[in-house]
Amino acid sequence: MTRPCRSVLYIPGSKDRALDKARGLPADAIIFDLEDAVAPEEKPAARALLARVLADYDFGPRMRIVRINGFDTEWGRADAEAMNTAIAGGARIDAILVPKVNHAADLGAVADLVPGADLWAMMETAAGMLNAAGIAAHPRLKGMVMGTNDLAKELGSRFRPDRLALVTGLGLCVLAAKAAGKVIVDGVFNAFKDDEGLRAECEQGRDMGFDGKTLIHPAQLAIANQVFAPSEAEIDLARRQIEAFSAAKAAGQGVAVVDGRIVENLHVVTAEATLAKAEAIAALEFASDGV
Ligand SMILES: CC(C)(COP(=O)(O)OP(=O)(O)OC[C@H]1O[C@@H](n2cnc3c(N)ncnc32)[C@H](O)[C@@H]1OP(=O)(O)O)[C@@H](O)C(=O)NCCC(=O)NCCSC(=O)C[C@H](O)C(=O)O
Ligand SMILES: [Mg+2]
Repeated sequence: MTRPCRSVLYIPGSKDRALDKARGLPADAIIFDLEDAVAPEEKPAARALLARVLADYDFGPRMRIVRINGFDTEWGRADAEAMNTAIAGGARIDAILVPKVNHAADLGAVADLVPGADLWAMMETAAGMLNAAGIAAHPRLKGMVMGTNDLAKELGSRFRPDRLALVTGLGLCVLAAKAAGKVIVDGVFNAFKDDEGLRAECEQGRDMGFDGKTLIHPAQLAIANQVFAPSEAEIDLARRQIEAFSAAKAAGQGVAVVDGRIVENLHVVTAEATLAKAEAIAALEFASDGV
């Protein structure tokens, strides 16, 4: 992983106060939303506001992702064209997030219209789950975001804390992203005042292999940042595994034992990734706030 993606905050592209506030929030990435968070009558104004904000505001190390509307709506193509014009005019946009991607071919038109940004895909349809490997393999795609609300809507499933109905899709998308070496971020937790529920869902996503979680409110940032960062115990274990394996290798052995568990070369790769992630998080300019 090159950049931490523990916390990925949606901000409605129409809310100038929230856009301003985001410059000081400890989010690893921001999704500037033109899709579901913006009412139809506000979309043209939000598009213009976002183009200006992304040219004028300094969001520091936070990744800037713009979610456009689908190309099957009256706004999608104009969103992509406006973001391409904004980039040409100096706006910094790291990626365009395409909603409701069903097949890799759905990314083609956006790739052509916005050559200066990476692509990310919303994974939120039944077809998208079944075609996840092809979508992840698209050469311009750098990241995937679970859209668990839309997925649940299409499945007709009910909310359960264990996300039983969604687990197959979540797993398919994690497999696809990892096979293609792409970032993958879990869906939102709608009950933004329920810290305990959010923590449990973050832990489930982390344990499945997600890199982070999408969020809808600033109050959710601290929990996601904590859960998706290596803990002190994990950092300590990683250091000890690397040391022990190095000593074993020097003694002509291929296996070390730490805390009663074997350590082989593959565990050292994981340990090194843990330390690299911790260093990348520490390097973020807002990390010193302790969030
Ligand atoms: C959920 C909210 C509507 C709540 O808004 P509000 O009642 O105004 O919250 P607060 O009064 O507690 O806000 C306190 C301050 O925080 C700022 N704020 C709120 N939300 C954000 C945010 N997302 N980013 C930045 N700043 C934010 C407020 O401006 C207040 O600031 P101040 O006035 O200075 O005190 C609201 O949080 C919200 O609109 N959230 C985003 C909703 C959204 O983006 N939804 C779409 C994405 S989720 C999705 O589409 C799912 C996916 O596609 C799927 O299928 O699953
Ligand atoms: Mg959605």
